[in-house]
Amino acid sequence: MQSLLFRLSPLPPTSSQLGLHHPAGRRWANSCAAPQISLLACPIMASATADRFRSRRGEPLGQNGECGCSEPGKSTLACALSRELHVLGFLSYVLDGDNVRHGLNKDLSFKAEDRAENIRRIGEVAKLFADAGVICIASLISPYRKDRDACRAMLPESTFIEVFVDTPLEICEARDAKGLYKLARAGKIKGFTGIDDPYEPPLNSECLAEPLNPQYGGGIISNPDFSKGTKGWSSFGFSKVEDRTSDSGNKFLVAYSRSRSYQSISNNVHLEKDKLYTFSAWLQTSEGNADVVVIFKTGGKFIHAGAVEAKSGCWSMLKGGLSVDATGPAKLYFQSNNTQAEIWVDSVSLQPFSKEEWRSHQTQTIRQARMKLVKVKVVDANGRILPNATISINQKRPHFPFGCAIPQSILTNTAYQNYFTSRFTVTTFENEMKWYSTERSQWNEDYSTADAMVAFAQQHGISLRGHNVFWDDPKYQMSWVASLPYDQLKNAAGRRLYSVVSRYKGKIIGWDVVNENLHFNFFEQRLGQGFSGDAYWKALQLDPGTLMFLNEYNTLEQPGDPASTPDKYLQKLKEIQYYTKNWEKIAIGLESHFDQPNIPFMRAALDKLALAKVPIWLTEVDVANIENQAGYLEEILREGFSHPAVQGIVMWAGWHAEGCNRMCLTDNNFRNLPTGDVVDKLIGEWRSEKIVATTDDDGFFKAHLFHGEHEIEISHPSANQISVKSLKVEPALHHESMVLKLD
Ligand SMILES: Nc1ncnc2c1ncn2[C@@H]1O[C@H](COP(=O)(O)OS(=O)(=O)O)[C@@H](OP(=O)(O)O)[C@H]1O
Ligand SMILES: Nc1ncnc2c1ncn2[C@@H]1O[C@H](COP(=O)(O)OP(=O)(O)O)[C@@H](O)[C@H]1O
Repeated sequence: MQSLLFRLSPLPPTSSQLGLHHPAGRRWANSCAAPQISLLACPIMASATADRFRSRRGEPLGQNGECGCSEPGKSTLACALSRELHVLGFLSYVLDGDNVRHGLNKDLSFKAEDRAENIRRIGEVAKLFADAGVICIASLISPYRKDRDACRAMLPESTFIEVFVDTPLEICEARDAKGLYKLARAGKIKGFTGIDDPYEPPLNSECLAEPLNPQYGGGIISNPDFSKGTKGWSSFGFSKVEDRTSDSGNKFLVAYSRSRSYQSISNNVHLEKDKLYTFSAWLQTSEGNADVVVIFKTGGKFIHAGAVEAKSGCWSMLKGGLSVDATGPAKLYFQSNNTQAEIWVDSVSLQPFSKEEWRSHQTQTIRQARMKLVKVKVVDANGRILPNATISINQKRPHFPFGCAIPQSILTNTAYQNYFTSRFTVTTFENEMKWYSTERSQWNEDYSTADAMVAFAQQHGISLRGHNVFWDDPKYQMSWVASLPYDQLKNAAGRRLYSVVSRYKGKIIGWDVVNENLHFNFFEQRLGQGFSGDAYWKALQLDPGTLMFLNEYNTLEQPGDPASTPDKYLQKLKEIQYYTKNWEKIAIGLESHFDQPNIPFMRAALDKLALAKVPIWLTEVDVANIENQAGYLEEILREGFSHPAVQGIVMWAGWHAEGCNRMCLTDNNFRNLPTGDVVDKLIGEWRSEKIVATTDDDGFFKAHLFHGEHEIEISHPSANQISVKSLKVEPALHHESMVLKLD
């Protein structure tokens, strides 16, 4: 993917700034090569500091995207670009949302579904222009990512360039040439983008012409924005270091003439044992792309605190964090295996939080994301309010799916069954659905164990994650699979997918479709790059109601693993979304096999992944059998549960008489180990305690309840019976109010 960007200046951008030259130096001679350009404009509330343009080109599976609000300068830029293209001899045409809405789209409003239709029609028109060999510049707000992505999917691969005109809302509002912001602020226009209707920035919006200011003013980093040149910073690994200044006057630091991965810049900091540190920095390379990791060297340890794929031409944000076992000095530096590239650094921040501050943030988000204020009004059989009625609320079942994997041993061990079913509401089978379990030899399918386990789960009302349709790791392929030639492997894989997904249709809440396809590529290598996308598409055709998960390790566990950084994960997710043309049902599975967890990094990674706005699950949580295993498990589960984007947690602690995988919750008599105690403590914390109270003078009673199923008993001195009602508290609305009749 090429990434281009340029600052808005009084002069229109040239076509070379836009990267519109044909790669071979020729002009577009036929329709296939004509790129479609959508100009998007939007204020990034609060975060943007200057007018910026950002363009993206040649996304792996091609499509059209747009963004923005009114007034940032889309039309101005579109016209300038069109003029420039004409001068250079290209045919182009501007489709401006504002104009098209007077003709072709005059029947459309600004409701979400009409905006989607507006963008779809303009995308179709752009496609026709592409057929005619004309560059189409679509200047639209297109505020929703989904609509932009759908449009991108419509167009031939790599012919779509998305330009994000990132002008702060204050500036758009100050311009207000049409007076619409004023009307929107006065409530006379409803659903105005940026005021009372959202704008969803592009997912890779971190790549900016200029970096944002350091978060938290840099925290404990001195000279975090290099406004004082190299002061406080030094070279690491004998790298050459100098400060440079951008055209707009922004100072940054550069490590150049690098010959070793670790040669970069460094800063000395003092880290405290009981603190959690969030880290961020903006990075750029002089050429190409480079995976850059930030490392803290302290007490002989090298702690990886986060990674990002830095690009040339724009700044990318690295977001991570760390905590340390011992108080003491540390040296932070950056590392990249791409030694050809200079590493450019700006806006560095390291902000400490106490454990109490961290926990209080979790408590706050749990209250917002997992609980609801429920207001109950009690009336008598004639509808008259009943003050002083006694209400007792008892939570019967939690809404948040929390569970654990099981192996087939559960089928024959009653003590295990009792232990499991009294605690958990969701499960995954360790191996029993995997291809190597259901078809050990070709053509001999045997689902008897998996079927029995499905029946067990259903009998106890336990939801089931399907694990997995395919596993991309070559070492887990059966020898008969590995030895099949192309055609036969293709057929066998097709049969496998059909067989297992259709067999359990409607019984599975989510499938891990191509497990670990960020780290491995057995099927892609043998059957072609489109394998994963195709598998997800087919799985969705067979079971459209089920979430189809990517499932990957190290995204939360290992900040230094470049294969599965949050950015790489989002890129893969996007590929699958484009391929399947489905933006709701492709979900994020994070295996979460931890050693000592890095909780601040975990939060930073979840924040990043949450931008995709799809369900995120922690799918296989465990902690290595190390000192403080239970304590680490508690930290991980708390962080997962308190993150609003996480929609379910499954642990990987299936019980085996001969010993568990990496983590057990109980001994062989199903008595809790310290890990099991943590689990029970949290299950208790994550559900509402029994509440008994009386209604006030107006017959009202209010309570903050966890999402889930509750039973309410109501009684009143004037009646001698007790009414029992059920109440489902669900996440959708912020408040719930209901009237209960004592009858
Ligand atoms: N509710 C509301 N929200 C946003 N914009 C509004 C609204 N009502 C009218 N307008 C004017 O319509 C222009 C945007 O039209 P688009 O077709 O680009 O919008 S969208 O892509 O369908 O969201 C946009 O013009 P531009 O300023 O040229 O972008 C607005 O002036
Ligand atoms: N770079 C710029 N600096 C200052 N004003 C600008 C710039 N670009 C556009 N404008 C002005 O802002 C207003 C809105 O620009 P326009 O291109 O119509 O925005 P949009 O199409 O995104 O709503 C116009 O008055 C235009 O002259």
